[in-house]
This record gives sequence, structure tokens and C-alpha cells, in this order.
Amino acid sequence: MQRYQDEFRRSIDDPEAFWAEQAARLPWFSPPQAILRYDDQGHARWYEDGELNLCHAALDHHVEQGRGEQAAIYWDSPVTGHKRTLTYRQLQDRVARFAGALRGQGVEYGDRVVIYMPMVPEALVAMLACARLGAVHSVVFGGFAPHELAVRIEDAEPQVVVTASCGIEVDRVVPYKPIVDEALARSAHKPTACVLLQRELHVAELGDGDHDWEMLEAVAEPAACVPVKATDPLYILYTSGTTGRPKGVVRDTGGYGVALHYSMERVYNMAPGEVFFSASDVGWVVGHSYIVYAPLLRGCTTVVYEGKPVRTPDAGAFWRLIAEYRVKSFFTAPTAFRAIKKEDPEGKWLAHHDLSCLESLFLAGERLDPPTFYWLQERLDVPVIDHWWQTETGWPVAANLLGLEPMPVKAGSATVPVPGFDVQVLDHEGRRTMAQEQGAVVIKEPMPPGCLSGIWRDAGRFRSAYMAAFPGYYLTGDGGYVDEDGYVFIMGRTDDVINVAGHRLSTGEMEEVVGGHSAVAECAVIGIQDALKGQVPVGLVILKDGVTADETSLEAELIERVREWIGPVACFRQVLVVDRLPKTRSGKILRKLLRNIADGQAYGVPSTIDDPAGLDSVLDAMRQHDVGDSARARME
Ligand SMILES: CCC(=O)SCCNC(=O)CCNC(=O)[C@H](O)C(C)(C)COP(=O)(O)OP(=O)(O)OC[C@H]1O[C@@H](n2cnc3c(N)ncnc32)[C@H](O)[C@@H]1OP(=O)(O)O
Repeated sequence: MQRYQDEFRRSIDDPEAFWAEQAARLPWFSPPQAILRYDDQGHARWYEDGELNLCHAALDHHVEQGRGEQAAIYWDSPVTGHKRTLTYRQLQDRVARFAGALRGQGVEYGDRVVIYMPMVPEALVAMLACARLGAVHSVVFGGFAPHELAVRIEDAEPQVVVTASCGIEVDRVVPYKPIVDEALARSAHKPTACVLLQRELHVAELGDGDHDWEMLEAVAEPAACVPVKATDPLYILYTSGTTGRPKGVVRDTGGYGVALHYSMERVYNMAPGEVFFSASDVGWVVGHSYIVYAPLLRGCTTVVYEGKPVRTPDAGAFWRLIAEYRVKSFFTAPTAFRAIKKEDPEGKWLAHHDLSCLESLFLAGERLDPPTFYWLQERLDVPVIDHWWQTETGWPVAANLLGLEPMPVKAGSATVPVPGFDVQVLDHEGRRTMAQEQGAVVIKEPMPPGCLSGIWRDAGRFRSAYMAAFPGYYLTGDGGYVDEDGYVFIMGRTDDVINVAGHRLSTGEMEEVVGGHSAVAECAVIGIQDALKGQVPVGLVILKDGVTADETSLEAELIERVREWIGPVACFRQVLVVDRLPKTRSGKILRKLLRNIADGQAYGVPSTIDDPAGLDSVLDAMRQHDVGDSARARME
């Protein structure tokens, strides 16, 4: 571990010198002199006086360096039957023209642009065009419903919304325009324009204030890169918190660029000219960092995939893409491989493709369960690397650093802290735990470059959600431990955030939606273990006095309600009607107890419980409906 230890120690003992060296590897317009400063709350601000433009660093710089004819994007869309390659020069040209088109709609430095797009190259064009103008993009995942889009539009207050006529879910065409229209109708903030990319499979009707992408781009004047401060926001990316209101994670520009560039080399072992494939969506942080910015900043080719791991058309889809595009490193969420494993338990599809190009497989987004890890390890001839990070951190916090010093893999561990991240585990009183002892996983300030610089227009929430629990430390919200060898083990969230198929969702928000139904007096939504999706939400509801609803129809109504408000991605599919919910004497629902029962874990009834007999109603309902492993649960 010598090379790793040396680099890690340097990053922690002298972060200024370490990150000054890394910064020198980006093409700045004005290189920073002030490497690390702190704001009045003691939070790190990186490269305050530096000026650059990440679109320039990701595109123009490479074209200037002779990379113009290299593929920047391989787009592969089995759901439409199309494939397309865009070179760095072609991408630069399209981005410059689309930036000009956005400018024509009034978008300038500092303005926000909401992007609601499927996995098409134009999603990347729109993001990079915003970066080119110094505008702030906020990409919203296509699986979110109008309400979620409206909440984000209202918070970000964009000048323009960019969308497409539709997305395609395997064989289901999802028209986006009605979703955008409904979101705009619900939002108090009204953007001045909506730019829409028409797709062959479904052409949308345009109304007042709507513009056809192609027509705007065709006549637009190409825009040059606008120099921005390193601390200027590049994007806002909303993520679920414990309440219904998502948090707008703000990412700065310079620190993010430096960190991503460093990670491509040290974590993923990628060199310019090589092909990186991250099978996620531009609506998630993995998409922002490892489909768009990091591969391009490093001069790599990125694969943009509009399809699923299975059914488009089969469980060999990923293997085909890896072989066809000669992918060196592949990154996805474990849930994708659980889906593949279910359809192709023996991994027969592997034999159909030449995977000799593949050197590593990275997994993140949720815990990598040991059965999936072993399934992959037994079938692939490359390291299978679990690594851990979050929307907030923007890049890996703990990983096996293949480009620095590969280490032995331990199943269930994300390996070691990445240089820059002083990961610690604290007990309730803020004391460091012993090796193997579980606690709250925190990162000691200063956080390295690339991590969130705040919550959009809500400094108070940033402090209360992340910085207040243990002053001087960023609270990750994950629990875990570090072993004697310094390996990090992440065991799961310590709050009411759940992870469904690698999607981070708030049970608190689902409770607000379920609780808003006229028949529901009270409810709790808990995440329970699921063999395919990792976790799925289940609702426990108490009916209002006098309501005698048919349970099956009520369940259908509540499922539809969550789908309408949050979106299909919530995977809310089960409701149990109960008489009572276990609560503390102060009225707090004992969610952890409910989760333990549902997951079949041994549970103790806390002494603070108000009405122990109330538990029986929950136990009966769970057993009756065969929820999770509740039938196997037992009292300690
Ligand atoms: C490290 C930092 C991070 O954690 S960033 C987050 C990383 N997470 C990820 O990359 C997500 C990984 N998960 C996936 O890619 C998908 O879940 C995979 C594994 C491909 C499975 O997809 P799928 O079979 O559609 O299941 P699902 O649970 O995702 O979807 C549930 C329902 O939602 C729908 N949906 C999904 N995406 C969209 C979309 N873009 N637009 C519209 N609808 C969407 C699905 O069709 C599905 O609908 P239905 O319930 O079947 O009707």
C-alpha cells in the first residue's frame, strides 16, 4: 500500500500543495493562486481566483491539441435502432451552435437551464452548451413525474427548459412534452422558452414559447467559451433528502474539473484516447460526472447508451456494447447486474462477445451485495471494483485505485479512502470508533475539490443537513465501519432515504403523497430489502375513522398517486392497511423497528414504545401480505 499511502498522506497533510499540482493539469484561462480558502462557515472553497470554462477544457482544448477527429461520443440506442458517433470536433461545433441558440433565448452567464432529456447525445450537447455560456444546468431524470419536475423548476428558476419529444422505455414511448407542460402549469416560476428536440418515434406539438431544437441550432451563431470563476456553479443537481423537498446540490466549476480529471487517472486508470462506458443516466450524478464531464476532460470517448441491461434486446446488451466499442473500463449500478443475473444466471451471453478490451468493472450507486459480486468475479477476468460515493461528493470517496496502486478486493468493502477524503467513523458522541465498530461515516473538513459547495439558495439546510451533527465534519448519512487494514465498509443509510434500483428516494416524500389521500389518517413508508432492486418502498396506512375502503382499490389508488406525483421510478407497489403504528411516547413512528421486522431481522421492542400491543397489527398485516421476510422475523 506504499504508493497509495504516500499519496493519501500528502493529500491530507498538505492539501494545498497536493491540489495545486492536480490543478496544473487543467487548461485554465487564468490559473489559480489561491488554492484553498474557507468561507465564513469554515467550508472549503477551491481555486477561488482561478478562471476557466469546463466546456473549453472538455472540448475546445482537445480539438486544439489535435484530438478533433477522435470519437467523443458513441451513442447506441437499441430502443430506436440507431447508432451515431460524434467526434470531438463535431461535438464542439454542435455545442457552440446550441450555446448560441440558448443565448438567442436569453440565456447568459449565471442563468439556469433545466434539462429534461432521454439518453441522446443532445442531452450532453445541452449540458456542455450551458457550461460554455457560464450558465448553470439542472438536469432532471426522465423517470420523474410532473410534480417533481415542477418542484425543481420552481427552485432553480430557469430561463429556459430544454427537452425532447419523448423518451423510450424498452418499447414504451414516453411523451415528454405533456410532462413538461404539466410541470410548467404547476410551477409558479415560468421560464421564457422551451426548446424541444423532435424525435422520429413521436413528434410533439409545439405551443407558444416552444422552439424546435433543430431549427434554432441551424441558424444559431456559434458561441465562444465564457471564462468563469472556479467557484461559479456549473450545475444544480437535485437529490432526495428526508423531506418532500429535494436538495439542490450545487457543484462548482474548477474544483469539480480538477477532481474528475484526477479520478479518471487514479481511480479508473483511464488514459486519453481510451473508451469509458458508464451505464447510467444523465439525470444522476454518475451521468454528470462519468458519462459527460470526466471522460471528456480526460480526452476519452464516452459511450451514451439508450437502453436497459436486459430486454433491449437481451441480457447480453452490456457485453455487446463493451465488445463493439472496445470499452476499457465499465461502470454501472449493482442492480443492473442483478437484472442480468436473473435472466442469464449462468452468464451464457458472455461467450457471445469478445471482452478482451475490458480491464475493469466498477460498481456504485448502492451496496454491492456479495452474491452479485461473486457472480461477476467468477465470470469476468478483470477486477470487479465496488466503490462508494454520493451525489453530494460528485466523485468517489472510497475506491480501489487502479491507476495508483491496485489492492486486494474484499467483498462488501469499497476498499480505501480516495486521496483527499479524510473518511472517519464516529459514534453518537462524536468519538472515533475502533476498527470494525460501526458508526456514522463522516468526512473531515476540508472536503477535497469537486464536492458540493452548498445547497441552492439554502445555506441553512446545507448546515443542518451536513455540517451540524459533528462540527468540522461532513455527515454522509451513511453508516459503516473501517477494518484493521483501513478498508471502508458502507452498510446503508442512517436516515429515511432509501435506494431503489440505484435511485435515491425519500420515504418522507412518499409519506407526504400517501398521507394526502382523503382516506388516509396516518402512514409510514419504509424501504424493505428486495432481491432485484436492493430496496423497495412499502406503505403502512391507517384509515380515517368511518372510512371503509376496499383494500385492493385503495392500494391501487395510492400506487397510482405515488406514480403521478413522484414517478414510476419510485417503484411504490405495496400498501398494507393497519390499525396502529408503533410509536415512541413522543409520537415518533418507530421506522427502524418496522424495517427490521419487514427484513426478517431480529428486533427488540424499544423501551420508549408507547403501545407495545400496537405492534401486533403491523406484524399481522406483514405476515398476511408476505411482506419481505417478515414471516421469519423474531423478537430478540
Ligand atoms: C454513486 C452516486 C449515485 O448513486 S448516482 C445514481 C446511480 N444510479 C444509477 O445509475 C441507476 C441504476 N439503475 C438503473 O439504471 C435502472 O434501474 C436499471 C437497472 C437499468 C433497471 O431499469 P428499469 O427496468 O427501468 O427499472 P427501474 O427501477 O429503473 O424503473 C422503474 C420504473 O420507472 C421507469 N423509468 C425508469 N427510467 C425512466 C425514464 N428515464 N423515463 C421514464 N420512465 C422511466 C421504468 O420504465 C419503470 O416503469 P414501470 O414501473 O415498469 O412502468
